[in-house]
Amino acid sequence: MSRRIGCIQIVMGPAGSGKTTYCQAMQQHFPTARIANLDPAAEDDSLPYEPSVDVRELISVPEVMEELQLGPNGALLYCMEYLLEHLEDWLRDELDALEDEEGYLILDCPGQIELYTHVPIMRQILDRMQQWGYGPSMVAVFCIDSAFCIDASKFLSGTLLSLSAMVALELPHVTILTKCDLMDEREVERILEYGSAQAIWDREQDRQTLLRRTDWNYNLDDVVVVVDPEPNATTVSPEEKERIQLLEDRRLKRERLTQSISQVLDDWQMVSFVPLNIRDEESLDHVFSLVNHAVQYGEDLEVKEPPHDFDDDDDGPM
Ligand SMILES: Nc1nc2c(ncn2[C@@H]2O[C@H](COP(=O)(O)OP(=O)(O)OP(=O)(O)O)[C@@H](O)[C@H]2O)c(=O)[nH]1
Repeated sequence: MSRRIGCIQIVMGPAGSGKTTYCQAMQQHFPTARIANLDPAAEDDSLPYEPSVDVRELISVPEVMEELQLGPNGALLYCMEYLLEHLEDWLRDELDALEDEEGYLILDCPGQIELYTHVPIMRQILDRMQQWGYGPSMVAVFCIDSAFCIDASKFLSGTLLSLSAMVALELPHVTILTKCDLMDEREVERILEYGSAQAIWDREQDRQTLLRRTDWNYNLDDVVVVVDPEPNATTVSPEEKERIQLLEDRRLKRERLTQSISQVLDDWQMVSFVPLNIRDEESLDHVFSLVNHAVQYGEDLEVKEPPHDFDDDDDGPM
């Protein structure tokens, strides 16, 4: 089946995770690629690339904030809903103008995670693009800042973020560990060694970090034991005993929950991280090949060996 556009990367990820920088780096690596900016909040001078499609020509956050007296989040939601209302008479025309079955398009999307989860606006936009016939070319690229994964608890939450977008969008999905040029190579290797959530759980030190980090309300060390004033009769008041028991029950529940999440992530093998160092051509090429491979873009493109030794768990989009 012929494609309307050869490959469409949908670049997502939390605010500041490096989406825009990734889009620019991809375009530099593959100069015929065009970029569409779908972030109405992008500031005028903040885009390091020349967009071929720019949602800000339709509507932008600063103008909505000024005209409707909304805050930045409300204005962004308003803009995205406005975009939804104008998919047929704006986005469709813009994409049709780029139509080229060999062509390459990168969508730079907003970072607010709620647009992918409980206000599923991105899902609606992408569904419509599928109806227009772009489905076979679409691959989700989820960017996570490598500094966001440097310890076990962050690794787990980064994995869950990527997973929630994957489940919400139901597209071929590649998770990129961005800003690896800012990390010591050993640190990147350590993140990739985590590879499996269960492996983290199995390592005593990481398990302790996880449990401590999820201990959001209280700390067992803070529990005060009441000492009976009567000599030689150290007791805990019934209220304190009840409280300590409650804390212990919660701790055990939390421990079981964290372990179950780790187990599910591993059993399903849904998320694996691909490191990207934008200053390294080989690294860019590796990511480019993997993303293309997810939608079989370029028949003669082969997935290349990654430039470093940390390839055990990053060898395929899910
Ligand atoms: N050294 C380095 N800096 C990066 C990299 N990626 C992003 N940055 C920096 O991180 C900051 C945020 O990057 P952006 O590309 O704007 O991130 P974003 O996800 O598009 O941000 P939002 O549009 O606000 O959601 C900028 O200061 C970038 O210069 C990278 O790979 N290496």
